[in-house]
Amino acid sequence: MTARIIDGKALAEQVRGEIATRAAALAARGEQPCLAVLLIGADPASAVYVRNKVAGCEKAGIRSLRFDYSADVAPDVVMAKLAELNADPAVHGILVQLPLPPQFDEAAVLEAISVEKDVDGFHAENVGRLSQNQEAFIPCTPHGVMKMLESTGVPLAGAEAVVIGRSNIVGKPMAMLLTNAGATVTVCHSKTRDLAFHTRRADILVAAVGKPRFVTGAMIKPGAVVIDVGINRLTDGPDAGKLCGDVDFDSAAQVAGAITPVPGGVGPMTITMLLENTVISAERAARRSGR
Ligand SMILES: NC(=O)C1=CN([C@@H]2O[C@H](COP(=O)(O)OP(=O)(O)OC[C@H]3O[C@@H](n4cnc5c(N)ncnc54)[C@H](OP(=O)(O)O)[C@@H]3O)[C@@H](O)[C@H]2O)C=CC1
Ligand SMILES: Nc1nc(=O)c2c([nH]1)NC[C@@H]1CN(c3ccc(C(=O)N[C@@H](CCC(=O)O)C(=O)O)cc3)C=[N+]21
Ligand SMILES: [Mg+2]
Repeated sequence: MTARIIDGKALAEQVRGEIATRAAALAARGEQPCLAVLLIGADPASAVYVRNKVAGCEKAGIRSLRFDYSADVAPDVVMAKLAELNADPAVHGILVQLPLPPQFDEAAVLEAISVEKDVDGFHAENVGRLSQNQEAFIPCTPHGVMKMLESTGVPLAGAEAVVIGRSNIVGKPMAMLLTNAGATVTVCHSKTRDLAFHTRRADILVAAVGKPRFVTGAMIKPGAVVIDVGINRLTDGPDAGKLCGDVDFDSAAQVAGAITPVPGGVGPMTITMLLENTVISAERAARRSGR
């Protein structure tokens, strides 16, 4: 058996077309969607993601503002910029690229972003709303995964879903979205005693571990839908310099029913959901001001 490949790039392209139409309609009503992105420090991977986000905005007709700070910037400087962006009616979305240097209190930074402009969905109030299944900004990576699952037609209600990873930005919101969709969800992490016991029962398996090729075909139930969130740059071996996921694609594709590639899987969908959240925020702003 060879798995069907879930083409995140193609799906992202399709959804971005609809987003561009909505952005153009907003601009015509005098509410051009605008995303502000703050990058602190010079991590090369973060710089690539931020560049992809800004480029995605441009192609969709969303204005972007980019603010770069050195790794040793004083937190007060960033907090003052956030206050300014919160108060600026031309700005609809604010994103502070994670991770942050050690002098920052990550939770305090995320709380300092206005709930209405928190297009990452990381503010405690948006996290709480998601957990109560209320309208919220949904975190982009797990939201993109849900769109990819929907594109496969796999039934979510009653499915056994296993998420590997319990981070605030991927694993936990992923588990919440799958729970809200009616799956029976198991969350695994580094303390899980017998990981393969859990993963082999999964109709839907989401890997967000941060370890290259960690999930192998032997850990997968035949026919399962496998979503690979991981982005790892290989440092040695024959593929040094290349990107790979948390799933060992070659062995997994022999067993799974459908699988996402890396690159070209979850990454492009993450950015697409960020663009969508920015447009949603601008639509709400236009409605509030009667435009
Ligand atoms: N495609 C995209 O758009 C995005 C991709 N990513 C990528 O996804 C991956 C995960 O990101 P993120 O959630 O931020 O990572 P974190 O490092 O924050 O979380 C990793 C999780 O994996 C768990 N874990 C680590 N080792 C094991 C193990 N041996 N067995 C089981 N579980 C384990 C950890 O457990 P514990 O909690 O116990 O430490 C933790 O919960 C990374 O590769 C990242 O680059 C992230 C965001 C977006
Ligand atoms: N506040 C915040 N919000 C985030 O959404 C956020 C973050 N911080 N910190 C880091 C993670 C990671 N992340 C990715 C986004 C795009 C790709 C992406 O475009 N991936 C391409 C390849 C990129 C490459 O070539 O390196 C792909 O998979 O095809 C990957 C990863 C967002 N994150
Ligand atoms: Mg993390």
